[in-house]
Amino acid sequence: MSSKCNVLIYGGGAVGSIFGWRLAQQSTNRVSVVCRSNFERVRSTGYALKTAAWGSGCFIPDQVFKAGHVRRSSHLQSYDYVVCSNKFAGDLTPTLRDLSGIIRPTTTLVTAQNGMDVEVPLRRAFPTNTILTTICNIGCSQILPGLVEQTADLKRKAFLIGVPYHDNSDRNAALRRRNALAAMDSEFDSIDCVAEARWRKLIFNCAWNSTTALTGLNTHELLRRSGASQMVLQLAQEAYNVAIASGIQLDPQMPHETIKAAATSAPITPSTLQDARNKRPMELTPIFGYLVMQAAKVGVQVPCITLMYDLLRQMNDALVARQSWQVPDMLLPAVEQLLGREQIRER
Ligand SMILES: NC(=O)C1=CN([C@@H]2O[C@H](COP(=O)(O)OP(=O)(O)OC[C@H]3O[C@@H](n4cnc5c(N)ncnc54)[C@H](OP(=O)(O)O)[C@@H]3O)[C@@H](O)[C@H]2O)C=CC1
Ligand SMILES: CC(C)(CO)C(=O)C(=O)O
Repeated sequence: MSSKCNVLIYGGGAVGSIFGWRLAQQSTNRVSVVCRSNFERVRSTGYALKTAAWGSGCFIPDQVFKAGHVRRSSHLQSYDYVVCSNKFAGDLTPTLRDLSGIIRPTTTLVTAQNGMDVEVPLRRAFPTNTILTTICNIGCSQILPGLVEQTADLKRKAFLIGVPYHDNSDRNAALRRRNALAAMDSEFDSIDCVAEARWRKLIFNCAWNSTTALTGLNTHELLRRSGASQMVLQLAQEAYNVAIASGIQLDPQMPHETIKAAATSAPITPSTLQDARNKRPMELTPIFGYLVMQAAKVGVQVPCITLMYDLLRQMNDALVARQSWQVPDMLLPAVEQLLGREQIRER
């Protein structure tokens, strides 16, 4: 790696912008970002961030690319780290196509996404590259394009970085890159036991992301409803049972800790609830799909998780169907005249 470190954040939303902002504090780092809906705003004014963990600041990326056009616009760049903080939902082909134009043999890929096995599509597409995984322990959201807020943390370091696979041809190189990345911010840390940390996070996401998305309530609002904490606890317990049957060692108090962590932190609006509110596709497969599949594999009953997954999929189908209803630009004036401007906007 040269003395300058080139980083590309793929998915410049809440998590990606915070991660990129922290890396950009190092004068030897050059941090660029790939954006989608917020591209124009970030390209013109960058990000403004307000965080509980690091205070407030702004982040002007070195370069800002538009998702789908990275290959064409960045042909001269060579990145040391590419951080994937896009959502793990829907068709990942356009993302992998974008990445295939810029990943070099020396590029380290870093996933910063929720769920289990989110590294698998990257491993398939880039079989010889080093892949690192990041567990994100913060609650954050992009409240307006380019305006990001982090209000909650889960009492650990914000970003835990580990090496997910033991089949990597050069594990020492992977560990060096993990350590180099983890040393870039005081709220970043290296972890050795990735599986355990992933399961802890999966249990939290299973219990809270489902119940908040389905009810439309944040963690504290939900806890005030009668019966809600039992439901959240039941989900955490089922996910915990799957983890134990899969050979993961966790504290038996973990399901109760899942409730306590949310009760004692600031109110959290989990990313799945944010997606539901913003009518965006939700990340269901890497959290609930994985758990249901793994439960069947290890012979554990997960009735509540199965029900939640089913309800969330129905909700997601409605969100996706709504998204795909788009009036072609050239027909817009005629359709507006027929239906009235407000009805078009409401859709
Ligand atoms: N928010 C949180 O508190 C936490 C989030 N996470 C995880 O971090 C990851 C990122 O979440 P978060 O930052 O909240 O999400 P955001 O929606 O804020 O940001 C995601 C970014 O990626 C872009 N994007 C999404 N899908 C694609 C795609 N298929 N191709 C190209 N760009 C894409 C989005 O564009 P567009 O704006 O157009 O949708 C947006 O710029 C998720 O896996 C989430 O589960 C983990 C812990 C906490
Ligand atoms: C831990 C939590 C709930 C923090 O926001 C999260 O991972 C998410 O939002 O998906």
